Amino acid sequence: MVLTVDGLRMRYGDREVLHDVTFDARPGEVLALLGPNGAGKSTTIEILEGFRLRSAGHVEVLGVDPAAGDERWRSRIGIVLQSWRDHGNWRVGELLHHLGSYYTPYRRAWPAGELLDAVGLTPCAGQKIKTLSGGQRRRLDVAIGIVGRPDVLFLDEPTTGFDPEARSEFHELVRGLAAEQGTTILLTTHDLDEASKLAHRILVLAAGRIIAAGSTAQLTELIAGEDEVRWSVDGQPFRKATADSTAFVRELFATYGDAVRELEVRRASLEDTYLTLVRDQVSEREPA
Ligand SMILES: Nc1ncnc2c1ncn2[C@@H]1O[C@H](COP(=O)(O)OP(=O)(O)OP(=O)(O)O)[C@@H](O)[C@H]1O
Repeated sequence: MVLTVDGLRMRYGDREVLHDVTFDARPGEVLALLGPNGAGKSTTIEILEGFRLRSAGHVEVLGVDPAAGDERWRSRIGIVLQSWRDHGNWRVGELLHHLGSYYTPYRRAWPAGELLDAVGLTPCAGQKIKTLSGGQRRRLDVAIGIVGRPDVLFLDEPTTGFDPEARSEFHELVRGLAAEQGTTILLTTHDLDEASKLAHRILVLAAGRIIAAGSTAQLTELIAGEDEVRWSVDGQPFRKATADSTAFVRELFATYGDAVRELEVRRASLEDTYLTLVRDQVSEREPA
């Protein structure tokens, strides 16, 4: 396993924000840690990056406890933080070339030109960082994260501020890293759509607990909600939530025949059921 997390707990003061978080990741797997604000996503990823000391539990990244990782271990890990600052006067291509040189003792870094191409920043190579747009800046963040050709890449909310086109290009880049370079990727997101497009496996984190995990198809099956059927009879509207809309509609026609009008069946989307699941979990844990 590339990542092993078993019984992870985190406490800030007397507040426990992670309760018994357990998961693992295989080489080349893309995992999405999906959850609402405050669920504990950043805390989890920061513990795995070695930036935060956990309160309890067992954690290994590439077979090493992140709290004790040395330089060689760190050279195998790529990190894209939620926000990153560096000198605005540095030029994009030069910065990547320079950062790549830090990896020389350990591994062959990505040549700046190829890397710029991979993240779609070739036209900006000679530009100063302060002149980049928000989306270009985020692509540079990703380039900085992967310059050392990491075996594991951590991405904390990587597509915040991206327009739809940049987002879709970024998704292609991430999929390519996993498929072609065998990079294991753990990303955090609020966005179910992003998680289902990108990840082989989604871990739903709410109020510090993993409340569901699986591929998009498995999650859909696991947390499939009820369909909504709407219709009217003699101008009066009706609405019914049902797990078996086909049987319900058959019954409806058997009873009312042609008097059934304005029939509409809406399947519960994964988004609907995800939101219900998270809402239930959060309200259960909150003091009244
Ligand atoms: N340094 C800290 N000291 C105290 N509490 C903290 C600290 N960092 C985070 N928390 C609390 O821990 C909980 C989890 O925060 P975390 O940032 O991990 O959530 P998140 O899922 O990444 O949220 P977001 O999507 O908003 O980034 C929150 O309730 C937050 O207020």
